[in-house]
Amino acid sequence: MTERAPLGVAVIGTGRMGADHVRRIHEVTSGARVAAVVDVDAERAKAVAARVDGCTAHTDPAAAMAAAGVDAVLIASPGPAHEATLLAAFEHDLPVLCEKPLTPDAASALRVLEAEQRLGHRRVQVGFMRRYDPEYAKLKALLTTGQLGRPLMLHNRHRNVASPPFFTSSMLISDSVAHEADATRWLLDHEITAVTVLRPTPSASAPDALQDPQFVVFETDGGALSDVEIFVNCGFGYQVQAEVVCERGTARIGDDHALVTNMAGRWGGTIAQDWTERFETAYDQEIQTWIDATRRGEVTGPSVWDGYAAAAVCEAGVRALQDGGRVEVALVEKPTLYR
Ligand SMILES: NC(=O)C1=CN([C@@H]2O[C@H](COP(=O)(O)OP(=O)(O)OC[C@H]3O[C@@H](n4cnc5c(N)ncnc54)[C@H](O)[C@@H]3O)[C@@H](O)[C@H]2O)C=CC1
Ligand SMILES: O=C1[C@@H](O)[C@H](O)[C@@H](O)[C@H](O)[C@H]1O
Repeated sequence: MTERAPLGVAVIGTGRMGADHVRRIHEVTSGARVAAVVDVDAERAKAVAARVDGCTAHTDPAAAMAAAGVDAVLIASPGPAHEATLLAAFEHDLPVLCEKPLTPDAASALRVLEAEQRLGHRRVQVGFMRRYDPEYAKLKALLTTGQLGRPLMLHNRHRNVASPPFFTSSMLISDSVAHEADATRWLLDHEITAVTVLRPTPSASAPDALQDPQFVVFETDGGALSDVEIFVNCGFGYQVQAEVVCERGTARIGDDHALVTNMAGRWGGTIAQDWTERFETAYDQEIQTWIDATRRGEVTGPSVWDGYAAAAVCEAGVRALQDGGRVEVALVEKPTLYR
């Protein structure tokens, strides 16, 4: 690839997120083109490829990685398929943006961590897009100044309108709270050391047998507590809010997305209905940053270590949900590559 040539990206998985990232790379961001798409559903891959001139459609990720014009990989298949695709990308030594979760459990995430270390250089950015959201970025910048003093507590709310039919009680943690596992580690610059999950009586709107909502408490190695209300059938909207309580003040995000109207004797606002709407700017920023860094030959953003740590926290959370009580998070020593 010459310095000016656009980055040729193979998008693996052309479902909801993958198709949206194809659109984003094709229409919104600059410096890259979608060279290939892959889906186990051949018709879906073909339909998405047809939206981009010169884009080829495949059913096998390895074939796409070997195709002419492919310089990098964006993984948007379901979490359990990520490990095999990441390891194939390492074999081709290709840069990767991997949607969250890195993998669904700590053991598979550790295998990816070990494989990247064998390569000897970072290749992967994990899709924890909240780090690119303007509100989260402002909160992080404020905390970094130290003006508010030491963070003591972080309160998070994560609400989805409705869960898909395949959603299980464990997925509230492994699929949804995975974002707060990363946001807590990143905002506070602490590792999470233990997880407790409390279970209110499920909402009447939750599908049968789904423990929804849940109240998750993280303890950190910096002595802070971070709690997460996860409620995936709240019915009214998509809401992600966070408030950090520090020694000398507090800071809150997630309230200013409303369009507030005064009309016909009433006032009120609108609430986003899903993540593609609430985090649109974050996804745009995430992908543009990845393209720019990759073209410079760099890897920035959430690392495989971050993906592994979040997977270990979620695994402890799922155990805490199933067995009750407090479950400690066991992490391997942080390798030099990620320090
Ligand atoms: N950052 C965020 O806010 C969000 C991230 N995600 C993540 O994005 C990823 C994809 O999620 P969705 O698009 O919602 O799922 P989806 O089910 O809509 O799409 C997944 C696609 O991958 C295909 N697929 C399955 N196995 C494959 C394989 N081995 N190789 C290639 N294609 C394969 C499926 O046929 C399907 O078309 C997941 O990791 C999910 O956790 C999802 C929603 C929001
Ligand atoms: O990543 C996401 C989904 O996979 C997850 O299921 C939702 O709960 C999150 O809000 C969304 O950002």
